[in-house]
Order: sequence, then structure tokens, then C-alpha cells
Amino acid sequence: IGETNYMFKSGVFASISNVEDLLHPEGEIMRRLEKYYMSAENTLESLKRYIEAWRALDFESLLGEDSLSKDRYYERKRLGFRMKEGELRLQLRKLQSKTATSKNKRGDDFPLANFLHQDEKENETSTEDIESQIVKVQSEIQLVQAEYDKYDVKTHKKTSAAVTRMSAGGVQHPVDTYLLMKRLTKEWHDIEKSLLKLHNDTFKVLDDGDHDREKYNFPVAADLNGAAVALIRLQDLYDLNMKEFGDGLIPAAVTNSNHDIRSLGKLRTWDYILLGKEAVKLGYNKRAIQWFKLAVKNSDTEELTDEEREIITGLRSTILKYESMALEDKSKKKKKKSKKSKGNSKEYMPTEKVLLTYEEEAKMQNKLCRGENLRSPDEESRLVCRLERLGSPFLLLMPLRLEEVALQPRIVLFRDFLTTKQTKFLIKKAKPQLHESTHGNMDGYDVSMIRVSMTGWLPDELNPYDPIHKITRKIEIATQMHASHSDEAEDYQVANYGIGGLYDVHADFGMTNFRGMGDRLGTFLIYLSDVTAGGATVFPHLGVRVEPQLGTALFWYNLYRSGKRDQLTRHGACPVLHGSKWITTKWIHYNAQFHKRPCSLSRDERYNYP
Ligand SMILES: O=C(O)CCC(=O)C(=O)O
Ligand SMILES: [Fe+2]
Repeated sequence: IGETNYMFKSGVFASISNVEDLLHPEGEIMRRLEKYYMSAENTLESLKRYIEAWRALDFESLLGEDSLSKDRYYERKRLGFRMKEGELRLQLRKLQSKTATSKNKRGDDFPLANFLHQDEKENETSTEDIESQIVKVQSEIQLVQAEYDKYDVKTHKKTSAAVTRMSAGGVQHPVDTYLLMKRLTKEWHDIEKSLLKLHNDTFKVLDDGDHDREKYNFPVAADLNGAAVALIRLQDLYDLNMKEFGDGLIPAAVTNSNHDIRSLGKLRTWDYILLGKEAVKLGYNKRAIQWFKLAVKNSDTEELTDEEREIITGLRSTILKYESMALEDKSKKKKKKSKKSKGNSKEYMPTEKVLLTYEEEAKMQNKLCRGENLRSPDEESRLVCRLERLGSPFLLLMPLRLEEVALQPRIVLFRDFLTTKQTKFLIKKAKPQLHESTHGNMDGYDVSMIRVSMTGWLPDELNPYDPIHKITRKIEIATQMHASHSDEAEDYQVANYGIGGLYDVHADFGMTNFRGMGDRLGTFLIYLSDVTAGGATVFPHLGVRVEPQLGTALFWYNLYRSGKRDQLTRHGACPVLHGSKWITTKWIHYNAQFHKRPCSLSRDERYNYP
């Protein structure tokens, strides 16, 4: 497998849609291999049938009369033989062209070849000769059959069935996505290797396979490692039971639907070893040991290759060593700790003056992603939801379903802001525009691990009948701000997060004077899909977690009324654990709202609307 194209940045699944694209070539190669196998099998079958027929052929009765002269007897016999021989020759040629090249390694002792090259003029062929040839041919057939069986096409079909089911329901599960990646990299590689060993250049399947690999941007070994990294991170962040996760269980508690989710496939010892290795590379040493332990435990229940058995033996002693070292470490630390004074752990309190450090922020993000509740009942009891008409005639018959999420700064949700049809429209329209997300940094824009998703931009058509503009109008009504023109708000950014897709904690402001529009005052984020597990939007400083829900809109102000940046609005997106997340965002800028949102003299006054 040539390391030519990198479809995924190693270490991440860039997007679920990419993974789905891979199902196509996977199915295509599978079909080709199967077709090939079937035709070879058919040739063998008809050959066998022919040989049986040949055997059943009663030469004596074919010749009929004993009174025939010796010459005539042989002439007739040859005739019968020739007739069948022509057919046999054809069949054998077909088979031969598939199983061996002209420079067959087995050379002269290949009975089919001998049989075929028999001098046609030779006329004294006895029935015994033919019988012995048939025996030879049969043993050759058995040999070829055994070789075909080695391709293990039938076992392969089973995995392929899982892949087909996956394509029907979309690749949703991290374990299945990983297994698909493994199939397209390691497993195909193994099959190709064994095919090449057997048949040099005769397997057309392989050439086409290479061609497809380029055409479809097949993943390479590094991508499999990337998929492994995603599994390690997800297990770690969502604190999943390793064995259960490896078997494909995502428990109801961490889903957004309160149902257990199961994968189609399961991890095996080989995978646990890989996860351990990748965890070491990530510096997740404790997790690495846990994965390795699982590999060792799992190895008892599985048939291993020699290589795997050797690795497991090595792992057993590594684990023992590590654990005795860790034990020593612990007792040392304990002694040190006991000297220190206790009660130094600070409890989190969202105040304006003490901002969280980056480290604390990330910790809070993780807690919120796991679904921990970080606000007091008292705080939550102050939040209300209501039907909101905002004095707008447009909302008279169908008011907005407003739900407060936080008060200072104000964050609100609008439930059912878009219809399913509208969300589908946006996704469809944005799909061709998607590319790997970038995020701003000191030197400009970068593709990175901070923001793992695909994004694209959709402009507003400014035509009252345009479906996108209708959405903008609704946003303008809900926020009572200007958002139609290019000097009022940005285009729609559509983002798709695949499994493991995330956005680390960040602020949306900082576009100091984007196109003379001022900074990003408001973020209007609409969830275009449900996400089965993970993918929440979280505000670590506020202890807020919002679960994605198709059609729901999330709105907040990034700035104070004075234009000052509000650090408490820093937020992030939790990694998608199962499914695929789609959002669209419209950033509404500051300058154009000077009438609608007059600034205040106090630097620290926040907006309180709607
Ligand atoms: O995906 C999310 O939930 C948040 C996205 C976000 O913060 C952004 O695009 O700026
Ligand atoms: Fe953001």
C-alpha cells in the first residue's frame, strides 16, 4: 500500500462523510473479488462435471460393432476423444489462464500443461492413459481449490455484510468506524499480500484495487492509527468502561437519547494492542496499561497468530514491571503529601473576577461533556422558558419557544427554530462546499486538532423568496438585530463534526474589525441534526451544557454593551461519540446594530434581550 494520499489528518476522523465515502470502493472491490472467485469456481465445477462425463463415456458401446477393423476402431475412438478433448482443452485453458502465468513456477510437472501440449498427431491413446491423465487433472484441481480457499473470501463476506449494513445506516459508531478503517488498511493489505504471493500478476483484481485506492483516496496506515487515537480519547473523555466500549456498548447515561447504543463489530486482541501502543504515543500512560491489560485478558478467549502471541507474552512482563514501579511511586507521593496541609482544593465558582485558567477551563469542559451538573438548583431555578412574540406581527400566530440557558451573560435557546426540511436544505446545499476546518491563530489560519470538523460557507441571497434569506429574516426577528447584509453579519458557516469531532474551548470574538463591521456581537448557532451521543456545546465558565437538537437555535452575546469582550462566553464543542453533528452559525456584528443595540456608558453592562 503506497503512502500517497492522506485523506484524514492522522489522529482524527476529519468527518464522518469521508468515512461513508469509503464504503463505496470497499463494496466495489468486494464485488470484484467475489465475481472473480465465482467464475473460477464455475470453471472448476464444469471441469469436474466434464471429467465425470468423460469417465461415464462407454467407449465399447460408442464403437458398437466388434467387427470393425482395428484401424476403424481407433479412428472412431479418436473421434470421440477429439470431440471431448476440444471441450476439455477450452476449459483447462480458462482455468490455467486464471491460476498460472505462462512462466508457471511449477513448470513441467504441471499436469494440465502436459496434457494440453500433448502431440495431436499421436494416435495411440489408450483409455488407461486418459484415465491417468484425469487423475492427474483432478489432483491439480484439488490443489487449485485449496489455494482459492486460502483467500478466505467466505469469511471476508461476513465482514462485508457488516459494512453493508453500516452503509445503510451511516457509519455512526466509533468502534465500527475504526473497524472499517482497519478493513480498508490492514486487512486489505494482508489479503493483497497473500494474493500476490500466490499469483504474481494474474490477479486483475489487484490492479483495479490500486486504481480505486487513488481514485477514492483510500486511507493509509496512519489513518488507522488516527482512528485508534479517536477511540482512546473518546473512552478517556467520556470515562467509558474499556471492555464494554471495545465490545461496542455506549451506555444510555452518556447518550443524548437515554438508550444504550451498540456497534456492529467488536474489537479484538490485536486492536487492544494497537490502542495501547497509540496511548503510549499520546502520553496517556495509565490508559495505555489499561488497554494492554485488556489485550492480555482478551487473548485467552481468542485464537492468536504467532506474532500476536509473542506480543502478549512481552506485554505480560511489561505490565508487571510498570505496576510495581507505579506502586513504589505511589508510596513516595503519599509520604510527601502527608506533610502538606490539606484542604487546598478550590471549588469552582463562576465569578467575573476570577477567570479559570486554561487548564481549569479544559477540565470543566470535560466534566460538562460527561454530563456532570455544575450549577446549583438555586441558580437553575431562576431560568425560565416562555412563548415569545417580541411584539412582532410575524410571531403572532407562531411565537418563538424561548428557553433561558444562562442570565449573565445571557444565553437563550429557541426550540424548533427551523423545520427538518430547512435543516436538510442547508446541509445539502453546504455539502459540496465542505473542507477541513481551520481556526484562527497568531499567523493566520491552521488546520489542527483544536477544531476537528468540516466547514463551508453559504451566502445569503437577499431575495425574499430564497430559502436561506427566509432563515435570515427569522434570525433578525428573533434577535431584533440586522443580519441580512454583508456589512451586518457573516455568511452562514456550516460545520459537520464526525466521530471524535470537537472544538476546544475558544471565544468567538476577536475579529477586531472584520470588514469594518466591528467585532462579533452575537452568535446565532442552529443545530441542523440530532447527535446520538456527545457533541454538546459547553460554556465552562458558566457551567452550561447544551445538547444538540435538530432545529434548535442557540444565541448569545459575545460582547458587553460597551463593546468589551465577555470572557465568560468562552465555549467549546464536545467530541461526537456516536453519530454526526451538523450546525450552522451566523455571526452578527457590532457596528450595524448601533440603533438596535445602543451601547452604554458602563463598561460592564450586559445585554438582556430577548
Ligand atoms: O459546535 C458547537 O457546538 C460550537 C461551535 C462553535 O463554537 C463555533 O463554530 O464557533
Ligand atoms: Fe464558537
